[in-house]
Amino acid sequence: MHCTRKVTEDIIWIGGSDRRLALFENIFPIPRGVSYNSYLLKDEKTVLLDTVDRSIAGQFLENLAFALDGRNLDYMIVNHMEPDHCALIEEIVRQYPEVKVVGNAKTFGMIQQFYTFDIAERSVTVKEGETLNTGKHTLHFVMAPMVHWPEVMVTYDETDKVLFSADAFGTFGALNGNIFNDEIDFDRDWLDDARRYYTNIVGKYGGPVQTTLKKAAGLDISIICPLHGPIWRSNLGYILDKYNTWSSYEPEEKAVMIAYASMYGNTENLANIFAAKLAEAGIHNIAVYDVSNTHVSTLISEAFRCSHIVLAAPTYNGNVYPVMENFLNDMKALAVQKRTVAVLDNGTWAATAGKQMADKITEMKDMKIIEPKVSIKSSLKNEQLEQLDELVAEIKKDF
Ligand SMILES: Cc1cc2nc3c(=O)[nH]c(=O)nc-3n(C[C@H](O)[C@H](O)[C@H](O)COP(=O)(O)O)c2cc1C
Repeated sequence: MHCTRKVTEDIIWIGGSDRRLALFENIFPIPRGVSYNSYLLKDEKTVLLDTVDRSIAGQFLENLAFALDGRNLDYMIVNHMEPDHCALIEEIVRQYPEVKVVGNAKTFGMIQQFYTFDIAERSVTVKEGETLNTGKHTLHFVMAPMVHWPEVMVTYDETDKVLFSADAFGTFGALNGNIFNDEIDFDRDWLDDARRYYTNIVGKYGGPVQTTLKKAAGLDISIICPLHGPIWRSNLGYILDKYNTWSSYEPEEKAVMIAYASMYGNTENLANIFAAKLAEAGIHNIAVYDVSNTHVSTLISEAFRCSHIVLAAPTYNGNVYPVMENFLNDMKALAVQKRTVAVLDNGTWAATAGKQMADKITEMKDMKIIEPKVSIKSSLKNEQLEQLDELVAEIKKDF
């Protein structure tokens, strides 16, 4: 049975949600599931905007047939060639053999890599700024390379002022009947997932996202239709502002993230005492994480949110404790920058983790390491409390 919703008089949401998948991209836990959005524009011509993941193929094909209501499918626009959106394009060509496929030169290269059907006879290649008229609607194509993949483009419907934004403005989380931002409490229920999605999936590509935001600023947009998560039809400034902050790597909040690693509890104790001292100094936006028990995608998301990051880790066979090292490598890979960082370490015979963590941080852009670097020997002793107070005072200056 179909399950669709109207977005505008002529645009229908024909996507669906997967609540069974444990790991998105086989990496990221998605306890709230994920939606794969797809849209059908019904004008003099009919236009499908992206397909969905194979996992919801049955629902999607039924939705499409219902939405078409006996009409043929004239065009399929491929904004993004990642398989969670393009998995069904070959099936669409099989079921609607007259369909023309709209994409850019890179799209068609990827279609040939992923599939074997003959694309040449049905391809419509578009470039930046080109348009497709479908009757009442004019669709305007805007290239958005590296807003995840190199072939990504977004499609703007000049008539309904709708931006089909590909992965941009997407989020983890299944849609629960309510598919519009004004039907949910996004800030309360979705923001953490949206941030975790953006920072881990697109976080590395802040520059291309900024370029696309500048292009989008030149369009009169009333509705944003992303490929994952809720559709934005009010308060667009909220999500545009979040994207601007994240893609420029500015901290979203004045907050302290304490990420600690610990085997036997001594570094954990150091981190807890440090958090309590921050609180006593009047700093209340503090989040403490055990890196061994927190998925690295959440740590990354928090690193993008918080202005200050405190790293505390033991030395492990002459290196940084491996789970902390993994977090630091991910921070670098995802271009975390512009943060104030404090480093605490622990070692029983030769503590090297502090220096190694500081060296890694120095490899990242615009990171400020504050002093003193506190190094404990096995466990925290009274004599070192003063050093912690100095570090707290340094952080307090920024609050
Ligand atoms: C497998 C292993 C390797 C370690 N390697 C080092 C090391 O290279 N240098 C050092 O000073 N301490 C080393 N330690 C000691 C720990 O860093 C130290 O005991 C620390 O206090 C543990 O902190 P925790 O109580 O938070 O787990 C090692 C400990 C373990 C279990």
